[in-house]
Amino acid sequence: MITTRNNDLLLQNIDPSESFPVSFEQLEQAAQEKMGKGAFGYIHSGAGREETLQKNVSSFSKYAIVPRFLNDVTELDTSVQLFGRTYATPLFIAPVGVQKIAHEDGEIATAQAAASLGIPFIQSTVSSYCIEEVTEATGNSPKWFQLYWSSQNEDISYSMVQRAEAAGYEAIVLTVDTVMLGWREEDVNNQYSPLMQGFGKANYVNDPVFMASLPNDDDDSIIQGIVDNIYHPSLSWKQVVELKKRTSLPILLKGILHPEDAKLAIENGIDGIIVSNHGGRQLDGVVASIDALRAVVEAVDGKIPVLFDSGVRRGSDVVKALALGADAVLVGRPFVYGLAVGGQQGVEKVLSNILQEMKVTISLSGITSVRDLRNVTIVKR
Ligand SMILES: Cc1cc2nc3c(=O)[nH]c(=O)nc-3n(C[C@H](O)[C@H](O)[C@H](O)COP(=O)(O)O)c2cc1C
Ligand SMILES: O=C(O)C(=O)c1ccccc1
Repeated sequence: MITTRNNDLLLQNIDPSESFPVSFEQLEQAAQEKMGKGAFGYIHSGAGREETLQKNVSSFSKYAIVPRFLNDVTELDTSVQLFGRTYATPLFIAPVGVQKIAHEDGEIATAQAAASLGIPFIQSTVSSYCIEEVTEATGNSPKWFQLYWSSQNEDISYSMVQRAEAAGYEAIVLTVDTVMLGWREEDVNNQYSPLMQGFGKANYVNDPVFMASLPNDDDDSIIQGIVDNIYHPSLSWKQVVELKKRTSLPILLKGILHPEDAKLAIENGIDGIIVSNHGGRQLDGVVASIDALRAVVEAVDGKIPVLFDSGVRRGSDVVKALALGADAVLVGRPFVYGLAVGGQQGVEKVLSNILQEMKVTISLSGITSVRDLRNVTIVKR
């Protein structure tokens, strides 16, 4: 149990010297002003007609909290238990690759900000700094590793997982919805690919198995090697089962939307799932992530943890997802914009605002722990 005594979090934030954008819209605008067109377009846009991108956010408004009053809410326990560990908050940093396109300090700044707030950091395969650099910068703060399967040479996947395990990472997140990149028109318009520019190569150039697989080690061969491996349409349950055998870390599948896939994950010995549609960046026209959550939670029936992302913009979104049955929630674009606007401090500001609104929302709903959020009444219109 990690209990903090509540105080008036709003008044604590009324400070005449503060000028950091507080709403998501202001934050996005400030990030746009800081970034080049290609980089901003890459982060902000979605696939296809961007139906899913928009629905991810707007669908949260369909769910409403029905609060209870006259409970003593002086104290609040924000901790969650996952895979036998206690995490200080139910908020996680979503795996986001190529963070140098937002800020030179990239994942180092984000991971340090997360560590300072006790928020677990999930590092992407295509990060701009490698596993070992992030570890050196953040010591033993909680970290998970997100794996993009390497199709041409599966030993690259096992090697990266082994490096994460050696560095003390606590879980592996296998992303299953990105066997190829989604159809993203803004990137075509801007002729922009951070992968082709080498922003996502750190984990690859520091991997002995990957480097040994190349014909030679010039930059073009490296980029070509990454592009060839990251395209992995053949990924199936067979590789998932094999991966499970190769590591002692818990494995989560990220990108599950269908209750039947959730059941298959359990049958195949998977330790957790993340309900996500990749922030509307992959398949367009799919169900909003928050609308998929309840059915998946019901199918899983408490057997493994269910995490959630896509469309979370503020603390009350976190609370709604937790009340609908998620065990923890990943924040994506908001922290990336914080990084673009203010580096490590910017990420800290964004995360701290989300955490504070989350706390206020839980307490004003009438309960005293994240665990009890399940009992909060949610109505859908
Ligand atoms: C710029 C960018 C890069 C991303 N890179 C990855 C990645 O490398 N691996 C991954 O599993 N998900 C990646 N995602 C998806 C996020 O983990 C998360 O699912 C998504 O951002 C949630 O949507 P939201 O940010 O709109 O809330 C990326 C998202 C963005 C915006
Ligand atoms: O853009 C993404 O959503 C993503 O997952 C990714 C994939 C390859 C390189 C960088 C990011």
